[in-house]
Amino acid sequence: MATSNSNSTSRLTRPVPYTPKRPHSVSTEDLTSTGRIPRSTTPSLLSSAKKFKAALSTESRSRFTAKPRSGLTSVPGSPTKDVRPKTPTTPKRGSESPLLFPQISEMDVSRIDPEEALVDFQTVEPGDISGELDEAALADYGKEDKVLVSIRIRPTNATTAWQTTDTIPKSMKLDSQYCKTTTTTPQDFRFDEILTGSDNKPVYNAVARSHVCAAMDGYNAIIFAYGQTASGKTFTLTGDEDQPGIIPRAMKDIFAYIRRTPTREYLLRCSYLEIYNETIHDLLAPPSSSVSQPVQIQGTGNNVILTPLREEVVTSLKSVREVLQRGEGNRRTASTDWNERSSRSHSVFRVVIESRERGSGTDEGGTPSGRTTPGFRPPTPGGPRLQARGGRSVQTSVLSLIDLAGSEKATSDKERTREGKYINTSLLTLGTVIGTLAENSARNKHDHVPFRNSKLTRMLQPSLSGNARISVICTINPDTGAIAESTSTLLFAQRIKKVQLNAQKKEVVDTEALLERYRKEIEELRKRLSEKEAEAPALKRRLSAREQLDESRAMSDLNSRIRQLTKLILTSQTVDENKDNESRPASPSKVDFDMSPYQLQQELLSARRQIDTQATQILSLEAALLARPQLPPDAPESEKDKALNEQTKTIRELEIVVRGYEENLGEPLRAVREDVEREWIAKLEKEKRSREEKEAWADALVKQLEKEKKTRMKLEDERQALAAFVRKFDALGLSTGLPMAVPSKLNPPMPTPGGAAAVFAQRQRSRLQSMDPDPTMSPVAETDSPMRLPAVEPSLLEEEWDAVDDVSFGDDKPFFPIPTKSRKGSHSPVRSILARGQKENMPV
Ligand SMILES: Nc1ncnc2c1ncn2[C@@H]1O[C@H](COP(=O)(O)OP(=O)(O)OP(=O)(O)O)[C@@H](O)[C@H]1O
Repeated sequence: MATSNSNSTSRLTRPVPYTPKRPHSVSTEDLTSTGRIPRSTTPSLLSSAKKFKAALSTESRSRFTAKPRSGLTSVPGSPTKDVRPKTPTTPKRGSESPLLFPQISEMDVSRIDPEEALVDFQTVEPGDISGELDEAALADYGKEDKVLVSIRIRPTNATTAWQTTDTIPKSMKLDSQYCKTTTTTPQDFRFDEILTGSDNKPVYNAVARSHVCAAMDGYNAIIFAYGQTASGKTFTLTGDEDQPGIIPRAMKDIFAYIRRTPTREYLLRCSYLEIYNETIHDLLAPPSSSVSQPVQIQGTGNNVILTPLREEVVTSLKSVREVLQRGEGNRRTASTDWNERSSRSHSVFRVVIESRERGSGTDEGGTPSGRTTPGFRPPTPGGPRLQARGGRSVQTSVLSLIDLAGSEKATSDKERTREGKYINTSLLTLGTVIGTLAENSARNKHDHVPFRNSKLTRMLQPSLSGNARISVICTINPDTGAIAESTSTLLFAQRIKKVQLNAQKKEVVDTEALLERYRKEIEELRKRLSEKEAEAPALKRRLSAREQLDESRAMSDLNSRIRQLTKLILTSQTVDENKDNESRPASPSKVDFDMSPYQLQQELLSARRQIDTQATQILSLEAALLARPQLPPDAPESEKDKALNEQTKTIRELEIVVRGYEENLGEPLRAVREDVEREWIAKLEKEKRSREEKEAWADALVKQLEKEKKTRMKLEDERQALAAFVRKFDALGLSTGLPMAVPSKLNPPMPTPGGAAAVFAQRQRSRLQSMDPDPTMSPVAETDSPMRLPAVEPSLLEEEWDAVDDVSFGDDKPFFPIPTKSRKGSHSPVRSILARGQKENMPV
C-alpha cells in the first residue's frame, strides 16, 4: 500500500477511501514516455472527494493530500523471480483492527428500514456524482443482445508481441515474427474495444458506463475482468487513488443517475464476496463468521440465492467506500512469482438497485417517501426490500462487478500452487460454459451447460444464461514471454462474444396486479378443495390410513393457503384506507410470489419455525407466570419481601431435606448393597457354573438317547428280516417226515419244518433265563426273532454266516460254526446262545 509511514497508525483506526490495493508500478516519466495522460489532468475521485457533503475527518483529508505517489520504475512485465518481494503469505483474515471491521454494521440491511434509506435526486450528495453521464451512453445500452468484449493491453517496457489497429472494427494480431511457423498467418482478433495505456477513465467509458446505466434502468448487468495473472484486472476494476477503476466510477455514475432522475426513488444495497478455493466467503461479514459459515448457493436453474450474505444499504459514496474498504481488507491476496499482490480469489462486488416511481402527496417534497413500518425486517436474502404501493411497482436489478483471479502457470510456492489449481479449474469451467453457450446460440442447440462444475459458473448461471447485460474486459500482458497466455485470453474473449443475451427488466408486480393474482389463486384453491372434499368419502374406503393422513394434510395445507391469501387481500384492501395505521402489516408485496417455489417454501419454513419458537416461548412464559407467587403487581414492597423470604425459606428447607436424605438413607443403603453384593456374588458364580455343567450333561444324555434310538430301530429291522427269513424257511416244509440227509459241508442239513422257529424260540427262552432282563427292551413274542443283540453288535446274519468255513454236521462238530480265530476276541453272548441252541436242537 502506498501510504506514508507516518500515517500507518491512523490507518488502522480509520480507513482511507479507495486505498490502492497495490503499489503503483508506473512512474510519471514512464507514463509520459508511453503517452499516458498526465495524472494531474485526470478527473479522479481524489479531486472530487473535496466536494463530498459527507464530512470526512481531518485525519482522512490529510491522508488524501499527504499520500505520496509510489515511485515505481517499470510496468511489471515478465515474471521476475529475482525481485520477488518478501510478503509471501495471504494476509490473515480477521487480524485487522476491530474498528476497521466492525462486527455489527449500522448499514447492514437487516438493521435498516428500507423506506428510510431511500435515495432520490434531492438526497444525493452533489459530491457523489460523476457529472459525466452522457446521453449517448444512456441511449445505447438497451439494444445490445451480445456480450460487450474489450481488450486492455497493459503498458510494457519490453518488446510487445502484438500489433493493433485502431480502425473499426478494432483488431489485434500477433506480430508475424512470433508465429510458430513462418507460413502461418497470424489470426486477426476483432473486438468491440482495444484499449491501451494506464488511464482508467476511457476504459470505464468504453467498457462499463452503458452497463451501469442499464442496471439503473432495471436490467441485470455484469462487468468482469478476465486475464492472466498480473495483466491488470484489479487495476482496471478497482484502480488506485489516481486512477479509480470501474467500481468507484460506477458508483459515482449510479448517484449521478439518481440525481438526474427526479421521478424515481432508489434503494441501494451492496454485498461483497469472494470465491476462494471453491468456497464462497462473505467479505462484509465478520471474518470469523465468514470462515465458519461460508456462503451457500441455493435454488435451482436460474434462481440463484446466496445465503447467508450480508448486504449493506448505501446512501452515499462515503458509505460505498466503507463497504469496499472492509471487503478489500478481507480479500485474499498474496505475493506470487508473477504479481506482488496477486488476487487469490474471484471477487464479486454486487449492487442491488431497487427503484420505484415517486408518489404524489406526502411522498413529494423531499420527505421520506413510502411508509415506515416499525419493526419491518426484510424477509429473505435477495428478496425485494422496497414495497410496491398504489400501483407503483418496484424495479429490481443487480450490477455485479467481478474481478476474476488470474490464470497462472505453476509457481514456486506450494500454497500458491494449490490456489492456482482451483483458480485454473474454475476459469477452465467458465471457458467451457461460455464455449457451450456460444455453440448453443450459434447452432440453435440445447446442449447441457455445466454451470454446476464450479461455484463461479453456478453463481453466474442466471446472467450467463442470458438474463443480464454482460461486458467483459480481457486484460493482456503484451510481452513476448506471455504470448501463450495472451492467445488463450483472446480465444476466450472471442468465444464469449458469441454468447446470446436476452436480458429482461425485473419488476415486482404492483398491488393491483397482485390482488388479481391472489383472487385467482384463491378461486383455484377453493375449487381444488371442494373437489377433494367431494372425493373424500370414496377415498376413505380406498386409501390406507397413511394415505388418508397425507390426504387430510394436503387439504389442511390448501385451507391454510386460502386463509393466508384472503388475509393478504384484506390487508391490501385496507392499506390505503388505513394509511396512518402503522401497526398493520404494510403491503402484500412483501411476499414476492415471483419467487421460485423453493424460495417460497424456504419462506414458509422459516415463518413456521418462527411461529414454533414463539409458541414455545409463550408456553414457557406461561409456565413461569403460573409458577410465580400470587402477588398483585401493585402489592406493597413489604409483601414482596415477605414472599421472597418465604421462597428462600422453602428452598433452604428443601436443601435440608435433600441433605438429610443423603446422610440418613443414601449412604447406609449404599453400604448394605455393597455387603450383600460381595457375599452373594461368589455363590451366584458357583450356582451358575453348576447349572452350566448340568446343562452340558443333559445335552450329552440327549445325544446318547438319540444314538440308542437309532440302534434299536436298526435291530428291529434286522429282527424283522430274520423273522421273515425263518418264516419262509419254515414254509418250505422241508422237515415233514423226510429222512434227514447226512449233513456234510456240501450238503448242509436243513432244519425240520418248524424246527428253525423252535430253535429260535428255545434260544429266546434260554437267553431270557441266562441274562438279566433288560427293562428298556420291549418284550419279545414267541414268533419274534430269538436274537437280542446288544446295541453295538453287528448283524447276526452278516457276521455269523460270513464266518462259516465248515458246515459239516458230524457228531463232533457243531451245527453252527465256531467263530474263526480272528473273531475270538469279539465273543458275543448271542453266539454262545446260538451255539447252545444248535447243540440242543440238533436233528438226529
Ligand atoms: N494498464 C496499466 N497501467 C499501469 N499499471 C498497470 C496496468 N495494468 C496493471 N498495472 C500494474 O500491474 C500490476 C499488476 O496488476 P494487477 O494487480 O491489476 O493484475 P491482476 O491481473 O489483477 O493480477 P492477479 O490476477 O494476480 O490479481 C499492478 O501493480 C498494477 O498497478
